[in-house]
Amino acid sequence: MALRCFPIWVCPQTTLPSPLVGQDAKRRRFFVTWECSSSASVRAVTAIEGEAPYGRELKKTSDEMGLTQETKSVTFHRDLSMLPKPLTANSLYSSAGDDSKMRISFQGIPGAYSETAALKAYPNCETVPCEQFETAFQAVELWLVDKAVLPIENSVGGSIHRNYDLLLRHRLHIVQEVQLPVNHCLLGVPGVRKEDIKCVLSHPQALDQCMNSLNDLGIHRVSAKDTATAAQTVSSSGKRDIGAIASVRAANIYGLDILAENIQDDANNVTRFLILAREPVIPRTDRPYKTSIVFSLEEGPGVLFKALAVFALRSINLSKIESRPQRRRPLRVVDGSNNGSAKYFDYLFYIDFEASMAETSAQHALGHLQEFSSFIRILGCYPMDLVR
Ligand SMILES: O=C(O)C(=O)C[C@]1(C(=O)O)C=C[C@@H](O)C=C1
Repeated sequence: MALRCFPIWVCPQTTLPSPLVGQDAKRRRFFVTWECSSSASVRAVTAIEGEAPYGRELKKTSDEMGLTQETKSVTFHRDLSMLPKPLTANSLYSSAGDDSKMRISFQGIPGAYSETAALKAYPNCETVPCEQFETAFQAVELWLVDKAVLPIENSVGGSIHRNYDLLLRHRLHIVQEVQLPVNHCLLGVPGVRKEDIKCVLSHPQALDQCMNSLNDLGIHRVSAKDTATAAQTVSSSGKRDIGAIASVRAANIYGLDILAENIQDDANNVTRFLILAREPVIPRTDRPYKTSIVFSLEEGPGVLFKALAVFALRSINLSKIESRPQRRRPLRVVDGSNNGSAKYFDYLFYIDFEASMAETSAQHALGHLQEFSSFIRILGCYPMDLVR
């Protein structure tokens, strides 16, 4: 058979490889159904890998598709089972609040706190592990998942700065916050005692949150990508002198013994996670809402004071302020005769305030802030999570 070129319509695969790594997120697998009318009419499904965004065409040759000499004609079908079904009157009611079809990406492997946060928000969701935070964001952008979960700050360790930068780099919206009490455990392979542990693996934030306990035990610390990966590493090493700091859930998943519970320095150790989606939620006023914004300020004395005053003047409570350098914009400040120097410390300010964008006071505050800011973006307006 002569080499022929076929256009293929790219559809998402129903199951994802896990964990989803950066390259896999770009390299999509898709299905194509074809019929050949030789002696008998045969219908086959072929899975082919390629790199083309969903909804676009990708060219494949007959060889690449594994078509044989006998193949007389080929008909491509879009796999209709993958298209969304029209809603029925019944499904409108039965699917309200049903999160079993929800797919949420998180950084880490099963048993990480980020996964627990996703399950707290959507108990029946399918969690999709990702190697990097960046991949968790891309998975939402590429429609591979519905939402992503991201740790943003901890009551002991403070802000997770890199994740603030990601919020700005990507165009996702914060649709929910989840406050998760984090009770760290010291885990070891079955049968070991706490005294046997000489070295402990965990996420750097988790190690920080347990600093005093680890100092008391005189244990050496080693960083891991996330707490669950630390547990998995200890489990597969089988070593009796290495422990992990992770959750009870991670202990169960990776078959480790819990040698000590609640070893964090502060009994009230809470991590705040954000849930991100492609579409924002419509702000309401029927319950307490929080709004997250990022902005930069014009040059001048007292501008930060003025920026904060727009909220104070309207009795709007600020729950968080964070500043991050504007990496892409070292500013050159010049006078009338073009003399000046580069200004490397130009900052972006991230603020969370306790009001909904549906309230006029919040709208006026942002209108006022615009008067002296060079850039403002609303990252999301979402219901507040009051820790239970
Ligand atoms: O390693 C994990 O399990 C995570 O989900 C990450 C993470 C973090 O980045 O802060 C989340 C919660 C805990 O504070 C410790 C670690």
